Amino acid sequence: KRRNDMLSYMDGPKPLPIVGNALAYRGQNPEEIMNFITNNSKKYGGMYRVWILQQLAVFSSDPRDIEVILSSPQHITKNNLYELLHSWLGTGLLMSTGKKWHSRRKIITPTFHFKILEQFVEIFDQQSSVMVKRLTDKADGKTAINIFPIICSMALDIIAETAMGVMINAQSNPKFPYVQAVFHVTNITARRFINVWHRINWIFRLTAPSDYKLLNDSIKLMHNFTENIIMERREALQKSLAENGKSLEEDELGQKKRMALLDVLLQSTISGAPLSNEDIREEVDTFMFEGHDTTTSGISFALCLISRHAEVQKKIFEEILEVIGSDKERPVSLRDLGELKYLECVIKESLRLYPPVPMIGRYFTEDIDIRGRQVPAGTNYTVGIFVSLRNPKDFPDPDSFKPERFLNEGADRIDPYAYIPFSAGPRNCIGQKFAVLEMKSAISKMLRHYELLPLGPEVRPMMNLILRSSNGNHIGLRPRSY
Ligand code: HEM
Repeated sequence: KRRNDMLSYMDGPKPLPIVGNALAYRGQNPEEIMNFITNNSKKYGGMYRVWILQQLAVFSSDPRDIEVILSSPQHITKNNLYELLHSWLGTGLLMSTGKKWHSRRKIITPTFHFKILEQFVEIFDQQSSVMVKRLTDKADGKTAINIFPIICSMALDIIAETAMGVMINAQSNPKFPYVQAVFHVTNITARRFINVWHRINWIFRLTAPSDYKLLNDSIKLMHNFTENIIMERREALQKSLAENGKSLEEDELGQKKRMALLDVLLQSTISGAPLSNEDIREEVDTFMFEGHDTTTSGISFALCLISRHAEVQKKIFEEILEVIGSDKERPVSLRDLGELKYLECVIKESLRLYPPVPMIGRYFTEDIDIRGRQVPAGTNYTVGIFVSLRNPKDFPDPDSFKPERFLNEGADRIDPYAYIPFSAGPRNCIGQKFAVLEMKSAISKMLRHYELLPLGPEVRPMMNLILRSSNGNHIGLRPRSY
């Protein structure tokens, strides 16, 4: 009653007694739900409320309101959207709050230093070379290829090698148990996200016992896998320090070696104490999740858009020839990728139209003032990233694909709290630079080898754990000869 009274000024669909607005969501599939939310935002404004039984959700898409919340170091507790990930990720960086989040963020931030990213670009390049080779058979200029699973295996190989320092060969050996486990967990969790009843643990266990078992077995397998790797790397570090006083950064000859994110965590301390194996596992698992599904979605949608906009494709290709040259096999460097400015605009525009993380949420533990309006403690605050990214006030002609809006002075006019595919403020995406470099590497590699063709059905975006296309991401490929 308190929350209801406090929000009497706020618009929203009329709630029924007890069930609130729950019935309005009944029968909505994950594609329709995106339109439903967009239409509600148009009807009720940049901030509106919804009741689902006792749960109060405030849905926000106005950059001025979003700025108040995301720029604050206080409002960092995540809302109930994230609970499904808990059994896999524990309270790693994505899920933690309070002091734990602050101290972890501080030690994890340097792991994405450009010196480390520079080494990762080699891995991006090698794994995207494997990806283009895998596509040779299908690149006949007439076959429509669903690119999503192919990109997904590449992204998984990249994140395993960069986060844990191990090659899991998802591209060449998709049956590898760890790879299978990641696929099972992401797919089952995505299905639970859509089926609201399955979000409740005991209902899920009773009504989908085989999925329940597969999920738990897969999580166990992944945890064991990560833990073993952490133990092996810790031993190697201790041995290396004891034998020759060198960290893992250097080999026996004092040469620089490639560090995985895990190695940086092994050498980090909080108030002088090293992180435990379990602390590190939470963080590595968080990278494994956040670092592959999101980039897969981003790359797959971008490739579809490029395949359907010949002018854009031509410009990217010209830029590639200018920056990288015509030798298809030449590895690219961090510097090359930095110079692909037009491709960067294409990626930004693609993430605007199809943001891999379409919504994020916070939970308010105390009453909050948002630009003079009181929002009560106990609110699940949801930022509608995908609604904000198509707001015509900030992005004129919002449904059109126009990379030029991010060129030069156009980019300066964009409100940083309106363009938020990586969120914003102190709790933004820590892997943003990593993600954009991976996207640039994979897309440029693809275009160096193939001309992308507009084949297959158009994408049908749907709200999932991440944004996916319900019918796949199809393109055609024709080998380039130059
Ligand atoms: C296109 C790709 C990506 C997109 C669109 C994306 C988007 C986001 C967004 C919107 C958040 C905020 C989540 C929230 O507030 O709940 C976030 C957080 C995070 N992302 Fe990303 N992400 C991407 C790639 C990556 C990669 C490659 C990594 C790791 C290598 C990564 C690691 C993380 C982590 C650890 C957090 C939690 C940060 C914190 O709470 O302090 N992300 N990401």
